Amino acid sequence: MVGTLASDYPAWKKLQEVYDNEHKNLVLKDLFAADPERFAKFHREYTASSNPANTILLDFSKNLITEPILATLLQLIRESGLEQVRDSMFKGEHINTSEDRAVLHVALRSFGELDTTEAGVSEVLPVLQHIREFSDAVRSGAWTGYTGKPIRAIVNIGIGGSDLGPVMVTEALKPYAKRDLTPYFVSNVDGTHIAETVRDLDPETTLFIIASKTFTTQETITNAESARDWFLKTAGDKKHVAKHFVALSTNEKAVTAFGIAKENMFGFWDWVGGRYSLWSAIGLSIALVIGYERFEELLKGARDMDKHFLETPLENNLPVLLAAVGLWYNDFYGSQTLALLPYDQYLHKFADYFQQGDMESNGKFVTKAGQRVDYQTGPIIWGAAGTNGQHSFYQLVHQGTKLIPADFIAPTTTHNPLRGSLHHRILLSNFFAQPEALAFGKTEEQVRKEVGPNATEALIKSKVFEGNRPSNSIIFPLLTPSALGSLIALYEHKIFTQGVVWGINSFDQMGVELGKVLAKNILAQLGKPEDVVGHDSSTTGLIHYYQKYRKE
Ligand SMILES: O=P(O)(O)OC[C@H]1O[C@H](O)[C@@H](O)[C@@H](O)[C@@H]1O
Repeated sequence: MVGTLASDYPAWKKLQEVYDNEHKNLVLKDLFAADPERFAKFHREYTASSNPANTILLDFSKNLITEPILATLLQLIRESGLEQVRDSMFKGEHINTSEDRAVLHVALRSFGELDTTEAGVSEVLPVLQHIREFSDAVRSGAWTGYTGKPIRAIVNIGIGGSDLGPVMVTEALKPYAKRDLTPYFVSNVDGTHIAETVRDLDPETTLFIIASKTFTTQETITNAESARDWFLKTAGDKKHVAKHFVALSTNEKAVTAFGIAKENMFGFWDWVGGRYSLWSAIGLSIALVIGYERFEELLKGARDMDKHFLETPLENNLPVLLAAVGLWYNDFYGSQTLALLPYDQYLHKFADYFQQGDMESNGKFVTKAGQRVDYQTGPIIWGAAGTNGQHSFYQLVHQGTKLIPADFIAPTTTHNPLRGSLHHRILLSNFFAQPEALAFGKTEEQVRKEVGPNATEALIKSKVFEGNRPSNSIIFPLLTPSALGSLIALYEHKIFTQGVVWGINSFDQMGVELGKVLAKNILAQLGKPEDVVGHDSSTTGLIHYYQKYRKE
């Protein structure tokens, strides 16, 4: 409820008590030994309502919870008013209070079924139709560049929410990609990014997609101007820009001022947050790469998870369950991070994507009512595709001093069944083994047996795995567009649920503003040392060093 700190809810106080009194006794090995039904009790299977082939199994039995603890976590979520706020979101009420906006990314994938009067929602289907026509034309070769050649490269220029979603999804759905249409993504304002990207591209067959909700983002506009310069160096005449530049934006005025024709603009609305925008026109590069029909399957997979989130009792609601166990570690065990560990190379950008998705949404210390929270909010999100992480940072996850909850994610079937799926069996044996090793570890007694009588005490100690390290396992049949849509929406709603409990606004991003303002001021002072005024000695010293050694 707005105006209530999470720590004031009765269930929060109860959880604190339970943690203080019981957490030392919450030992996974014992919990499993005591209850042969533990997996049965702590897993749920989701089936997408419009696609029975799209199922997801969430196994949360390897968490430091009991049935009463789970019930109390769900009670906390209930007391926070999750169900009411969720319903308000789906109705289009302005739950983004600081910006007085609706939060309706769910409308982008509802195919006209959402009951809301919010302006713009009725334009969702026409924009999808525009995406369909344009992507069909480019893919079929009907849309050509200024010399009549078909498009072979698309370069999405955008940053943050206008980059990370399309990057993650085009990587994840590569098996469905049109192989003679290659996507590139330019985000960083570092000139290296655009320079290295266009170096080997042919202006006659390259399409630039300028993706920016506001169309004022410094990085994106600077990169877009440089791309236009590069293109015009070959094309010459400005009229050719129309065939090679399209825009995805809410800001028509700025788009046309840039020189992009109105009919080549794909619109969206202020109720689409950047980090929730891959379902909107921002997904154009996805539709170009995998085709419009597949893009629609992605949206429908998300729509099915929306329905699940909306209609399923909290006890069986996947996003809510993920949120519940996450709250337990974040707010009572004091864990700082959550590792996202997909055992699927196609999902190698998944953690990067949800770094913005989660950290920009829930990295807030003030509630919607303006109070300073007295508890931890959003976790630090990080991770890498398995098995690479195992040979890098898992040492610390297994034997370090920090509690690192982790989500293991994998498909049962691979798109690349090399050598009779040998690779995939090896991959999945690791997907099964790592959570097992984390949970159950290896005792000193086991180590002693293995190393024999001559081993030193120090060696024995170094080989012990304490275990009791929690994780979720998420497994589904195949990484299809529909499965990916459901998986992304699962995490979106988990983030939403946690934000509601913490009482924060998950849909603004005030924290990105200050740095932008300071950089603008500094940019104007970079010319001469005497212009560098108004800073602390450290910032001044750094800028002076730059001015001394730079070469233009
Ligand atoms: O699409 P735009 O307007 O260029 O914004 C790009 C990004 O800018 C900022 O970092 C934030 O507001 C992000 O949420 C956003 O995704």
